[in-house]
Amino acid sequence: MVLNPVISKLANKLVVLASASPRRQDILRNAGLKFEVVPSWFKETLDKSLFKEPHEYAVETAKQKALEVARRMLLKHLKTPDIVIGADTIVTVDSMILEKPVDKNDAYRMLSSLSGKEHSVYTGVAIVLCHDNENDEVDYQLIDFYEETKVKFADLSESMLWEYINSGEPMDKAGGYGIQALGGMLVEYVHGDFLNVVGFPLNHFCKQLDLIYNRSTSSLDEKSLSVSLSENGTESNSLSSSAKHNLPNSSSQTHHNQNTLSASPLNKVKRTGSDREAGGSSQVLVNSSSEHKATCKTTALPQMTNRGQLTVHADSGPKKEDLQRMMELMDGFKASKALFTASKMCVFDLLQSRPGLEAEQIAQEIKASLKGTQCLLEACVSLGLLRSKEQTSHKPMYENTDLATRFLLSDAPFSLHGYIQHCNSTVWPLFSHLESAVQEGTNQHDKAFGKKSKDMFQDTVYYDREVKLRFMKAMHSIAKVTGKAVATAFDLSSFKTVCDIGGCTGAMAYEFTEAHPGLSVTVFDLPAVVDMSEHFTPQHREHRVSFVAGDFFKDDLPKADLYILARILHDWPDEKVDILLKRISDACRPGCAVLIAETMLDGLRPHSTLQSLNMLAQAEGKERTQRQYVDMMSTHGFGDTRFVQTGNFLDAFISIKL
Ligand SMILES: Cc1cn([C@@H]2O[C@H](COP(=O)(O)OP(=O)(O)OP(=O)(O)O)[C@@H](O)[C@H]2O)c(=O)[nH]c1=O
Repeated sequence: MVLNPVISKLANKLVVLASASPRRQDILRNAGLKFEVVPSWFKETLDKSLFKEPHEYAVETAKQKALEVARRMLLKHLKTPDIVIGADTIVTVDSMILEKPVDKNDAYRMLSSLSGKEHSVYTGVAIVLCHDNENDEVDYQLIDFYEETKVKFADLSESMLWEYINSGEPMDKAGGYGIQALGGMLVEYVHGDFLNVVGFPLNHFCKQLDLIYNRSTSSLDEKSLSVSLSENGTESNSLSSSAKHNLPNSSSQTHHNQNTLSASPLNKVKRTGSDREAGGSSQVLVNSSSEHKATCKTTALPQMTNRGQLTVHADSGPKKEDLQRMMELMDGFKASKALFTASKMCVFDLLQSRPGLEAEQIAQEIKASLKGTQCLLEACVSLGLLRSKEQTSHKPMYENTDLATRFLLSDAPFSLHGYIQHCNSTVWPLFSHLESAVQEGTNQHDKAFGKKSKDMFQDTVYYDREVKLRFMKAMHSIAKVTGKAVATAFDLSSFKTVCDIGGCTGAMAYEFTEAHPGLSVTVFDLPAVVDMSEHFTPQHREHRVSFVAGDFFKDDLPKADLYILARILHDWPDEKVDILLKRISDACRPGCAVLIAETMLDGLRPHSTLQSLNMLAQAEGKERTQRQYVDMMSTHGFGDTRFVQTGNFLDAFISIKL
């Protein structure tokens, strides 16, 4: 049922929500809107001091989120959405802008600053309308607005604050609270639109749609202003101004803006560097038609033809940024192999214990040629893994960068050493047969290692102690790096017993028990794995983790309230995923849940798409989209699904047995 007739205007359009926020998705889905979710990669790092008012910051961030997705869809997906919606929610108190807390202490800082006070919640919304123009290009119109809601918190005691923080709820929410859930208990009153606090001002949005689609169609048909994003003519991007609508008088809490990123001829755009990054940033001096002027980052939208081709001017040669991007892509495998080699030869461990060694000394220690070592060290410096310092002797000495110290030492808490060794010894040979993998649609263990993979893990990994240990170390390192983000993605306070299916060394399980004092976790994995799990038991941790050996396709699953499937489903084809989910569903009572941690294919981020190729070459599965997981889960009686893009390697997704 569609209550609001404007929502139905979008029924046959490709509507894209540029947001990973599950609350925004719920609000719009509940309103009857059909849309695709393409989370924005825009990093929320605009300089707040450049904005006179906090809502200007929220609106600008919303615009950048939406524009980044519009641009990416044209470039990568080669499809033109009709409308892209971006939003950004902030909380303001005592002239501070509060976004999502980075950790528990940050959440404490935020919540204690809100205690006993009234604060404002602003959600900035940007609507990007995409139109094909008569020159076979895409024009954009940008409409933005914001909504303010005032919220007053009760006085919060220390114990209440910490209990709330430890529930995990604050972590992905602006201001560190969720008014729609436990956070509602902290609230004395709300003045204004409640959904605006939750993350999306639905009422104001519908009013805007009404203006766009019902009242001002003629003004939208006005010829759009286009602006060249480069003054030297090397690139002509089309960014049209939005048409002028006659909007009703705003209430004190409801505000709209048009053309804040107007394409007025006064816009000055200077390209600065490559547009390869998510933001594809160009410096834009925004000459706004509304209250503020600000220098901010925006995305240069490419001019596309309807066939998805970039328009290239006849007289312009290849652009420097494009060539650089191509070079980076072609060199990608060399960079990976340089990293794998330096890691395998223990260069980073060596330089950690003896920083400042010269190439000759390093060559001796790693038992390698001087020439080869010099080349490898220089490559590592250029890749940001090592730093070199000139000495008076002109012989450089080397030390680890912070990146190497954090991730490349074999004993660092977030060491990726184990995973890198697996990439080097297993993934690399498999990828050298990628062409066959693509042609045949199957893994390449046979060609790469002479191993038939009838019983996949047994035949390709667990047949040999050394290979098994390497694989377990790889899984262990990834689980340690991703575990906390997955464990704290959702409020798990209603669960007591967890079963981590295929939980390998227990690294993820330990993160769950650490983050949730009330949980105990059973790791369920093959006997060959459980046999060796004690090698990975962490010291100095309270252990509420136990191990049960079994095959999750055959044996009884341990009873639990919550089942974790972290990097499991991507190993298997749909038929096998179906068997496993049916077995889990049979073991679940209503109210039990499944937490899936995978990299979701939505937004076609390179990490996810390449990981999908990896699954093709290495296993029997693939990565999947949120929608595919939602559909699979609902087939097995699960619903009320929430999704969190953790910003880590894995996204998380929880579904409740109905
Ligand atoms: C105050 C409040 C906020 N939120 C959530 O806080 C996030 C804000 O962050 P954002 O940067 O605007 O969005 P995001 O989650 O990072 O998603 P994206 O749009 O992809 O940037 C959004 O989720 C909102 O629902 C609640 O769920 N309840 C509340 O009471």
